[in-house]
Amino acid sequence: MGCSFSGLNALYDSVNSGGDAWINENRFRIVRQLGEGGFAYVYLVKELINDSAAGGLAKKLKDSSHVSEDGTYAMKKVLIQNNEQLELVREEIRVSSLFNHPNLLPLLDHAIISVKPTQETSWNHEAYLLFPVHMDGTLLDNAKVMKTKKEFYSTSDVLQIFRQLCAGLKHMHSFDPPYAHNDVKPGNVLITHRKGQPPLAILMDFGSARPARKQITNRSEALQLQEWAAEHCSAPFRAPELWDCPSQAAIDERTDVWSLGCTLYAIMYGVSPFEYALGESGGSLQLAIVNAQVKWPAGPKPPYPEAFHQFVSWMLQPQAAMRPRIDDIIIHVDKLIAKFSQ
Ligand SMILES: Nc1ncnc2c1ncn2[C@@H]1O[C@H](COP(=O)(O)OP(=O)(O)OP(=O)(O)O)[C@@H](O)[C@H]1O
Repeated sequence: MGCSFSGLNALYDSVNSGGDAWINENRFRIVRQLGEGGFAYVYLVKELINDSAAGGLAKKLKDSSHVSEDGTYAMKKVLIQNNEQLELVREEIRVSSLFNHPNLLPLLDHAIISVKPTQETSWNHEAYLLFPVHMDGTLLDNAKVMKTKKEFYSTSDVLQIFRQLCAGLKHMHSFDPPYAHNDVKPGNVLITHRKGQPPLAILMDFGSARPARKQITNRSEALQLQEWAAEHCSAPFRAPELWDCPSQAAIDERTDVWSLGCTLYAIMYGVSPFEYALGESGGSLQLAIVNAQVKWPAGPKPPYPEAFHQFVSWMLQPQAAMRPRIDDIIIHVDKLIAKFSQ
């Protein structure tokens, strides 16, 4: 993989009109749109292998387990309007290429091309990022469907999905230097349902991932961190120290452990444990978070064991220095799996 911003490695063939797109020497047919983000569109694409291509993507990939049997992939197209956005995409590409773990979505190939803004368009570059496709959507998509059907994940599936997220995050937190994902949430977890096995869970979107450890030494640095977090870390899953950062603070990868606690709650109940504050008149998400005021489902018979609620509360420790680390979380989830999964 090499960044092809300056060269002609990436040819572009009008994705907007439903045409084909080239990423470096490989050509893909746009099948349909799968989703969209801020300045990005994600498409289901199918590789078109032609005789003159040097064996297509399969030949290029170092890890053959990433080769799609039917040639389908997910292609993210990012519209870039200025240098700041260009740097962010380059950083996303750099960070995505660092990790190699079965529970972290790998970046298979990428290209950045320059385009001429027109009367209707304001962007001057486009980035194309190619990933394995997971057709069952994200935990968030699944939560919406399950809510309408009044369904819940089984106790065992909750633990197995969560355990896989922990494995992916441990890989990032053990990196040298440790990386924080910074945006762990159901919308960034791809789910694949499997027959006779728990769902496969894969953490994606490394656009906010950064080296985790920062020493904050004055007010200005604290405010800068808060500003960065407001842009990059989704509010209902954002750790207290990123809302209200002290002037002297040691920030580390345990910001992700907070988000992981919120995500475990969301695997069970479909939303962040603090989202209720948004629906209350005069309610404040920030206050609910910094005070760790979780709202548990009402009713005498919660669908999950009390031990799961205690586990969430353990991760939602507002003081970062007292919060468990990913290794502690893994030891605990393995104990729960031994106890609650057959
Ligand atoms: N590999 C994939 N397989 C299947 N669907 C995907 C894949 N990657 C992304 N999607 C779909 O596209 C949507 C947007 O993708 P992604 O989160 O990467 O974009 P984004 O611009 O970073 O979004 P956000 O602004 O929410 O962070 C996802 O919510 C998901 O529905």
